[in-house]
Amino acid sequence: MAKDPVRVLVTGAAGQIGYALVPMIARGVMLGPDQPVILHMLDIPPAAESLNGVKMELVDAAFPLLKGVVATTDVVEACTGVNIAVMVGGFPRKEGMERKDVMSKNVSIYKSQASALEKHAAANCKVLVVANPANTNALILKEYAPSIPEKNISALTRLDHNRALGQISERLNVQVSDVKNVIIWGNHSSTQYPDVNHATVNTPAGEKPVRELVSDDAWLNGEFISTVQQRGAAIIKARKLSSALSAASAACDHIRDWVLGTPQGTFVSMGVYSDGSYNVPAGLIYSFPVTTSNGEWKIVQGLSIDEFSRKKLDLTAEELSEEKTLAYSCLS
Ligand SMILES: NC(=O)c1ccc[n+]([C@@H]2O[C@H](COP(=O)([O-])OP(=O)(O)OC[C@H]3O[C@@H](n4cnc5c(N)ncnc54)[C@H](O)[C@@H]3O)[C@@H](O)[C@H]2O)c1
Ligand SMILES: O=C(O)C[C@H](O)C(=O)O
Repeated sequence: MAKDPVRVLVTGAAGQIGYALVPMIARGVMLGPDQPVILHMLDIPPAAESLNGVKMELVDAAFPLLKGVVATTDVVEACTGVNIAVMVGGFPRKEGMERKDVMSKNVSIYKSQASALEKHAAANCKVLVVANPANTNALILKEYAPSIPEKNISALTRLDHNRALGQISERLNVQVSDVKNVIIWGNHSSTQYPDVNHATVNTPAGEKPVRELVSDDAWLNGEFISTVQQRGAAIIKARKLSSALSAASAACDHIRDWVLGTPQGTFVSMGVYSDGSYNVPAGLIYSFPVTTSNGEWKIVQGLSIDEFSRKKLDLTAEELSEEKTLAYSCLS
């Protein structure tokens, strides 16, 4: 029997991530090749015509899984009945800007959209915040939508996770699909900590630790970390636009794993509400290693944290606490 369609909201759908993301969703990349979808696309009035153009292209693409399109500038209409909300709407960083610079523009959007989601989304709607500052926007959304369970609100750090996998695969000249269990700790910003201490590579001789195979701690503790931390800025410098296809693909990976589960023995990185695990202050949206099953994520517990890592976990937590304070000052 055919499945009932799932309603997926994409805010900022007329933007560049939106343009890459909606066809992925309509093709089943996010929820699977047998899952029909109804797309809800929201943008602001100046982008209404362009949003309508995206809707026309979705019709023209004749996606078999796409059972309907709602394209609107009305936030209530956009949020009504949605099962999954991918929050991309906002202003991107331009060359030379730090993520903090986009804070004041974006947090107020998340405050107002929180209420619309809380009132009008389907029960148990899963929310992914992509727009920067992603962790702090997600926190504001959580705090202004108190009836949405905190387990249903997340921020995208899967792009950073995938970037880390990509760097290791290039360095070792192995398939990216053979590398797993890198971790992104903390903020989706240049203080994030890409950690390979628990990462492995599937080799013909079995699973081997990344650290052993790379055998160059100076690179792993230096250039590797800064390359992943600065990758967003490097893309902006090269394209004069921020990452879009990789961000859209990561958003699909994030939701797919959340809904359909992570493979046995594999963990992924998600920005989720801290419960104090690994001595990360509770009450921040912080990226942790997680496993997922039955539509729920769980922070991987018991991983060893050496002194080098500890400092990095704390540094990015400090930045998130500062961002939280700054966000509240922008809102008041
Ligand atoms: N977390 C991540 O890994 C990651 C990766 C890449 C980009 N980003 C962030 O994602 C966001 C979107 O990036 P983009 O390149 O698509 O930007 P973009 O400017 O191309 O698109 C953003 C869209 O949001 C719309 N928008 C603005 N305010 C809105 C509102 N109140 N409601 C609905 N829509 C609204 C704009 O009209 C625009 O169409 C940026 O904040 C960017 O920094 C995050
Ligand atoms: O870095 C940015 O501002 C864009 C995005 O967050 C990214 O990581 O590519």
